[in-house]
Amino acid sequence: MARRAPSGRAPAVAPAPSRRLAGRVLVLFTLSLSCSYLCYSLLCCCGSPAAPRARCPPARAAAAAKKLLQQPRACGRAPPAPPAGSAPGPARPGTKRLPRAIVVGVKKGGTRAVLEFIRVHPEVRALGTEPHFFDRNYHRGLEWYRSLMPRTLDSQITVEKTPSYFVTKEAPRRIFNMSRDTKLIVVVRNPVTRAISDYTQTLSKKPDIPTFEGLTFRNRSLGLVDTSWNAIRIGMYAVHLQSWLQYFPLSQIHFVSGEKLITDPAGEMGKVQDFLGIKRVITDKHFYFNKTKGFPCLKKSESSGLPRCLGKSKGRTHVQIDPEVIEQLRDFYRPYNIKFYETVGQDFRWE
Ligand SMILES: Nc1ncnc2c1ncn2[C@@H]1O[C@H](COP(=O)(O)OS(=O)(=O)O)[C@@H](OP(=O)(O)O)[C@H]1O
Repeated sequence: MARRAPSGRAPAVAPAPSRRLAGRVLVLFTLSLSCSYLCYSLLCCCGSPAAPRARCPPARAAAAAKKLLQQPRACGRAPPAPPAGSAPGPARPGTKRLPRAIVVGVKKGGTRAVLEFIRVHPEVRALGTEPHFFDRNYHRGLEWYRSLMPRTLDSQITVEKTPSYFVTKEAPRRIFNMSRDTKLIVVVRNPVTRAISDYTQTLSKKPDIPTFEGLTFRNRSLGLVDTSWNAIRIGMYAVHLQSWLQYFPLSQIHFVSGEKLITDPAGEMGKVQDFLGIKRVITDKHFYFNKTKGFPCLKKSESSGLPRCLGKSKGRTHVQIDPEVIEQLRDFYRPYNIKFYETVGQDFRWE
């Protein structure tokens, strides 16, 4: 006989099997609610904090989902610094390696042209942006530097370019400490033209700066050049080269003529390929002269396979400079140039 409660009413607690069932239903309901909320948050909110809390349109949800797949990151936290130059996309084969060759300078020498031309070679993979590791970002460590690099196969060479390395005192030692076998490429150009190019670039960003003449001299009538002005200092190639020669033999440094790079890109790139120990694949066939640009351009770029000239910041019309100032600067640079030719055993004919 079933026992009744003392009051005579049905027992206050339900029998055990139905209690378990109710519990399970509740847990399942809570779980499905949490899942829906999680999916909603991931698709609509994580990608953009400003996203409205309304339902996501399907296209937007799909785009957000795609973005999430490409750039996994935690909600509410700042994204990690994107590896410069590496586009998101399907994983490429190979390994991220530290560069075996670096275009270390010089600013406005033609470094972008060398990088864009050499990366057409199937045995070369280049970092598109300037990582500035050995000057500004050294504190981030070699693993950070490596993470920026494109993936390479065993047979391929990783290359990067940062023109400011050439005038960075610590750069030779730091590169040597990374690998004493690093091959160095320096694109040099008539230091007077280089200075004007440098100034033209700065002026395009800061139109209020003093005149070129004003910045060049400490005392114009005495012909005293201001060697503390970067645009002037960078062109004293012989001085900067000494720091590199304390760590690297001359045979490990290749000098590209910025002038010949324009008149004979295939010839200069042929020598770069020899220096890197790779087959001469980049030849005359890779270039055409673009009359509008006024420079040689690639018939097929590495990225798109389409004809490509360098951007607007390459090949600007230079600021007109008083010919007398140019003459004074030629005189100033002459001894440095001569010393430089003697040291590298190459005459760049900047007279
Ligand atoms: N093929 C081709 N197309 C365009 N420009 C070319 C090319 N080859 C060399 N150059 C010269 O490269 C100069 C810019 O040098 P950099 O690339 O080293 O500049 S930067 O330091 O990276 O800003 C740039 O200097 P400016 O002419 O003074 O702008 C060019 O003269």
